[in-house]
Amino acid sequence: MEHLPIISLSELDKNEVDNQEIKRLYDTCYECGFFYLKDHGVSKSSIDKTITASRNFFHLPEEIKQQYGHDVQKVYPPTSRGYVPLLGEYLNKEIGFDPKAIFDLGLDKPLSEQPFTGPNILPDDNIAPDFAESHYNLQKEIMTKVVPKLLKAIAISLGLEPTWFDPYFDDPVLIQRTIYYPEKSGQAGKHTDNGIFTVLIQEQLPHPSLRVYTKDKWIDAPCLEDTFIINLGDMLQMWTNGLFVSTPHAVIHEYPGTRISIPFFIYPNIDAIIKPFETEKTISSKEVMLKNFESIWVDHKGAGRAEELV
Ligand SMILES: O=C(O)CCC(=O)C(=O)O
Ligand SMILES: [Fe+2]
Repeated sequence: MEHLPIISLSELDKNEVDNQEIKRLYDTCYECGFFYLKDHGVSKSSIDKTITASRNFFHLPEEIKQQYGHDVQKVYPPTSRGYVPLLGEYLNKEIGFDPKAIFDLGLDKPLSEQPFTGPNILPDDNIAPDFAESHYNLQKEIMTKVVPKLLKAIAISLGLEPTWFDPYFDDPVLIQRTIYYPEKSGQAGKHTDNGIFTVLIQEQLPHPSLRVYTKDKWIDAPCLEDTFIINLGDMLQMWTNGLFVSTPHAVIHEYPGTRISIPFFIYPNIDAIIKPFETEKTISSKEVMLKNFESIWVDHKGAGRAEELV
């Protein structure tokens, strides 16, 4: 494979017997778990505004950004929300701390006993104009226009009822992230994503920075206009008992100019219990998430299946 496949969300969503795009989705999820999504219906202005507001935030003085750091978060674990400066996240021990800065948010909810659930602490417009509004607008579009349709298409591709995933996603967990790569920042560690799937918005730049490790070789995933990247995560790989794959990837940003990327990590309801196909096993989504966060932020063993990939 030289290039990642391009799949159309509007084609996936067509209610047809024998929908060929659904077949392509199945083949892609089975073979590499990484693809471009076009015809997604998310407005370009929502994306552009979020990228601009993010870049402006990351260019603020460090002492201002630190006011939104892990130590002021209300949600547990505090490492799931807020600002992280350069060299904060540890994805893979070959690289160590990644040369990128991060801002994480989620669905804004009242504080709860459950992990990964509660309010966001975001800079207001006086500090970072349009940061909160652009992020929430984009969040709404991704969570209403993209996620339900993809879940439905994945279910159909697996020969399940279109609504099969619905009970597991009526109150899903979202980690919405904005990443800032300084110019020529170098390499961020090879890892897999831990959730069900990731909707990744890459800033439209002339050079490829994202790389995908599939079939024993690296391929570039350059930005294609008006597309997102979708990559399957470990939880969907577990759920399908290895049928659909969660594929390692890394970022090498060697170019002049900064880079913004905006991944949405999609997880099921926090209390979801997953039963991998054709097994008697049960897996708690909450436990998988907590373990992954501990591995990244406490034990420094890396993200997703990073340890076994080294
Ligand atoms: O910045 C990117 O393009 C990818 C980031 C990524 O893989 C991640 O945050 O999990
Ligand atoms: Fe990733």
